[in-house]
Amino acid sequence: MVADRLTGRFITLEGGEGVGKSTLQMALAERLRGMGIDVVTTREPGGTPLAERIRELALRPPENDGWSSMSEALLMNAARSDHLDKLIRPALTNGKWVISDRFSDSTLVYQSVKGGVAKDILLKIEAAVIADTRPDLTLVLDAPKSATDARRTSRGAQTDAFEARPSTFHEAVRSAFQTLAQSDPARCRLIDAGQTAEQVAEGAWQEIKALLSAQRASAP
Ligand SMILES: Nc1ncnc2c1ncn2[C@@H]1O[C@H](COP(=O)(O)OP(=O)(O)OP(=O)(O)O)[C@@H](O)[C@H]1O
Ligand SMILES: Cc1cn([C@H]2C[C@H](O)[C@@H](COP(=O)(O)O)O2)c(=O)[nH]c1=O
Repeated sequence: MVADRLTGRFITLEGGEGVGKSTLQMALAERLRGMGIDVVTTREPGGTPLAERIRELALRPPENDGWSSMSEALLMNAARSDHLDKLIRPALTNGKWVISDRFSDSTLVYQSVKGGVAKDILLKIEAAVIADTRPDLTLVLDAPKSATDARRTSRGAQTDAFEARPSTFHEAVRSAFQTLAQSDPARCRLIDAGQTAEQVAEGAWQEIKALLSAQRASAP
């Protein structure tokens, strides 16, 4: 990130469905706001009116039809480009912290698993779309399928086209997120999301505190 242009901090939350991203997002925003930090919470796909329209298109195709992985990758990136231009970059430029429930790692994982789009193609599209607006910290939430199945059932969420995919798909997604977190230790932290929501928030908070300390240490 270019410090003199983008002064806020950009945190992304990643992981499979029902792992606890939105719950953690709310907890972290509350703690940061308690410290007087201006926080914007958002999500992908979505976050702007146009990107939310793309979310509906991508997640809820007609019952007898569906998108290819390449179409999904392009839809997600079109939504992301609008999200970056209209919400994320302006917020960071104004010194706000942005916490996004999913970002580009979700495309790398979901649109490449199970014979999807080749990683090198996804990385080229990613580079063109996000340029230097890369997350300062990515918390990758990881929990066994038994835990996330139970949470999704208790939440009573409507099933979208992604949630409805077979369990082998969700297991491949979990494994791809684990690999991704391990491959970029400078940016990513794998968080044990099988713990209670309070324990998850506390573990994540320790990572944010490290980010805050680094920020103070580099301040003029
Ligand atoms: N650590 C936790 N332990 C138990 N239940 C949890 C925990 N974290 C979240 N939950 C519950 O699990 C459900 C799913 O959580 P949440 O909506 O935060 O997940 P998510 O990752 O944002 O899901 P999605 O990807 O589908 O949007 C909610 O009912 C939430 O209250
Ligand atoms: C950003 C992004 C998301 N997805 C998928 C992953 C999820 O199944 C849905 C989003 O639903 P959630 O309830 O907000 O988790 O979209 C994807 O396939 N690619 C992406 O880039």
